[in-house]
Amino acid sequence: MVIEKDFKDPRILQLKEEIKNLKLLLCQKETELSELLKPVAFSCCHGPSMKGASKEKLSATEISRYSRQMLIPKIGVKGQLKLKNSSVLIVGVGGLGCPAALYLAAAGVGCIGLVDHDCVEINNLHRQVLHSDVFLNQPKVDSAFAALRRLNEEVEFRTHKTQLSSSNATDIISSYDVIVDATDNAPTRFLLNDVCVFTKKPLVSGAALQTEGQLTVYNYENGPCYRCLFPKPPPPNSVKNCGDAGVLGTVPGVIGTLQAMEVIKILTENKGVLSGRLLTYDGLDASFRTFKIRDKSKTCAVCSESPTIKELIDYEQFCGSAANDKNPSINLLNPNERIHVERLAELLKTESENNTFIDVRSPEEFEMCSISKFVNVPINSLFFYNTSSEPLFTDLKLDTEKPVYVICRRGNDSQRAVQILKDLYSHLEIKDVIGGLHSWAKRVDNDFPVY
Ligand SMILES: Nc1ncnc2c1ncn2[C@@H]1O[C@H](COP(=O)(O)OP(=O)(O)OP(=O)(O)O)[C@@H](O)[C@H]1O
Ligand SMILES: [Zn+2]
Repeated sequence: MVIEKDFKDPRILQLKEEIKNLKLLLCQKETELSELLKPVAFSCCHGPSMKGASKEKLSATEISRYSRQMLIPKIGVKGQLKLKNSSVLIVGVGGLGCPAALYLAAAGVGCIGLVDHDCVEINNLHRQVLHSDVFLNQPKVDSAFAALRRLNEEVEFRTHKTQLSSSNATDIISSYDVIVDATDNAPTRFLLNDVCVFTKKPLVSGAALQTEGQLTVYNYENGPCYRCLFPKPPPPNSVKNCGDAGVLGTVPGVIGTLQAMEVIKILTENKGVLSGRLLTYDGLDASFRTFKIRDKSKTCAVCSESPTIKELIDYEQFCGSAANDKNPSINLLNPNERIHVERLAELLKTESENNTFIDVRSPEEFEMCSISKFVNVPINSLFFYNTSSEPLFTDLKLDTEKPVYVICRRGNDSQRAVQILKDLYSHLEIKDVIGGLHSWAKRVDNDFPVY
């Protein structure tokens, strides 16, 4: 017989808290120790990152440590020394940045900078492999630093706990040799591109979503930059992110690791850098493809001979979207077309039979968690009905006289759905639930899963 443990037992909770604090203290002590062990001041990056170690030679320990990769003729002692004397900036310590940083630190890159403004969330842990439970709600750069330092104390790590923006990007980026774009939004991609063009740095760019990923290197040895390929930003909110579309952890694992590979090839001056080519990876199909992409554009706004953009601009304005807004909320409805979650709770308790409750999330999300009495009508199917003018409720056998309440994950799609439904069913009272299931979990049912 399996005896269920009571995970809310105060002794268990207290011990868990104590262990978490001890682990954090251990990290703090390890940081202090590594600072004391390496007392020589250094100024990142460009070479002097070895805290007093020789730049020209490898120590016996370094030879042992990196021997397996130094045995490769295209790396050798020369290549290892190049890595040791190099610096790499990883922008975004998420799904791509974690594996990229891990392999670059393991490979012995002399100085690694990490930029991220965000903190570790539980839904990061399935793919952001440097972070762990103990660092939940702690800055990602601190969590990554602790994990990387344990892996390789010889590397100098620099943490930039900030959002990269037009005002700080040039300062941060100019002291590194190669830049890794491991971010997830259009404004930051354009910013990184432009700053790399202006400061003449290669930009190793990756992306991963669901079960597919892609990779290329911009601004390398006269190759194209991001703007040569994408002169205009994508329509606002058209770029799907992992939080909405999902991602299998192994996919950014593959792409981030390939980003590290490109960095190593650039730093060791090896051939075959993925410039002017795009590599795509389809995880389900187990296929890699490499395509030639366009050459540097003669009319590129930043990298051509007569650029029209010569300094950093406001990239959020340019793209019409924010670089760090995880829950951008829209406001499409009048207050009388909306209810709060507390009112929804009352309706569900006392008048559930007299109302219709619709959840417009995808079937996958609905299966993960839902409020009882809600039926699933994914918003995509509403778009379909909207254009096909088929009656919506036939399959659902809903009583179309009853008021309808619409919910989604965060309260945006529910508003869009209300607008569509009102076009189709103008006689019905149709309202959305403000803040969606996130608000429900916060204000009504704290045990409801948040994702
Ligand atoms: N301008 C920026 N400056 C610093 N860090 C950035 C910037 N833009 C994005 N990032 C970081 O890049 C990382 C991208 O990671 P990832 O794509 O795995 O998604 P996430 O934001 O961590 O999670 P999810 O999309 O699932 O909510 C994030 O940690 C994010 O904070
Ligand atoms: Zn260009």
